[in-house]
Amino acid sequence: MVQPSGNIYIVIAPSGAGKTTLVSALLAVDPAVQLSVSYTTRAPREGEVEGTHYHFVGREQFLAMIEAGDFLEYAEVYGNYYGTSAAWLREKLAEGRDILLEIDWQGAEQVRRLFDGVITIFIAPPSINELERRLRGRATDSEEVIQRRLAEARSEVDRAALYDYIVVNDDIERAKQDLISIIRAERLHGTKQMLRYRDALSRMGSQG
Ligand SMILES: Nc1nc2c(ncn2[C@@H]2O[C@H](COP(=O)(O)OP(=O)(O)O)[C@@H](O)[C@H]2O)c(=O)[nH]1
Ligand SMILES: Nc1ncnc2c1ncn2[C@@H]1O[C@H](COP(=O)(O)OP(=O)(O)O)[C@@H](O)[C@H]1O
Repeated sequence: MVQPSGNIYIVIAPSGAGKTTLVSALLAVDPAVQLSVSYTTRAPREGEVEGTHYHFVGREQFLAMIEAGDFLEYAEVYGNYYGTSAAWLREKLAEGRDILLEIDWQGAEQVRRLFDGVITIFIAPPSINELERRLRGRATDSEEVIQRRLAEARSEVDRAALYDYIVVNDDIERAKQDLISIIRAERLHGTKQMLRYRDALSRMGSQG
């Protein structure tokens, strides 16, 4: 019996490009996708819930977790640590689940080195000016943080060609459909389906 194997999707986006909005829309229509909840040393924003948006931990605890080898990958982003739980990912992979990671480009590079066939999706803002409007509209960051995020966004957009898919988040409804379509198309990928359903397909063939 062939163990069903899921895909690993990584969504990468400059801060404010709409990653959280788009991923929430995807999860609402596609509950089969399991979202990894990262650990972070960043303080919770208003409305963020422990265990849902992040596992919020202190710097000491995060460093101890690095030492203990608890992270599949981790990175420092805008002065805070962020990391993906290795144990969670191992468990979901063993169950054959589709896994989605919302991590930065440094984390994406680490995960790509660890697994074959990782699918990377870049969410691009329509322009840097629009990104600035959205960051200000969200009103969660100080001016200094906004400027740092805009500078970082410029270099992230320069790296966009490294990824498998690019979703430009101009019209929100179209961008949601684009993301949903990518996940569906990857599930229908011929080679992967052959591996997933090898036994069933060979039985169908021999009954010919
Ligand atoms: N490497 C890595 N990056 C992460 C992880 N979790 C979140 N990030 C990234 O850290 C950055 C900042 O995230 P956050 O503080 O929530 O602000 P956001 O820009 O509004 O998403 C984003 O680029 C996230 O994708 C993680 O577990 N590992
Ligand atoms: N296509 C869009 N058009 C206009 N505003 C958007 C669009 N997508 C997201 N937003 C808004 O932009 C802000 C940043 O989106 P968010 O999903 O928090 O980004 P990220 O998770 O990438 O930092 C939010 O206030 C969100 O409502």
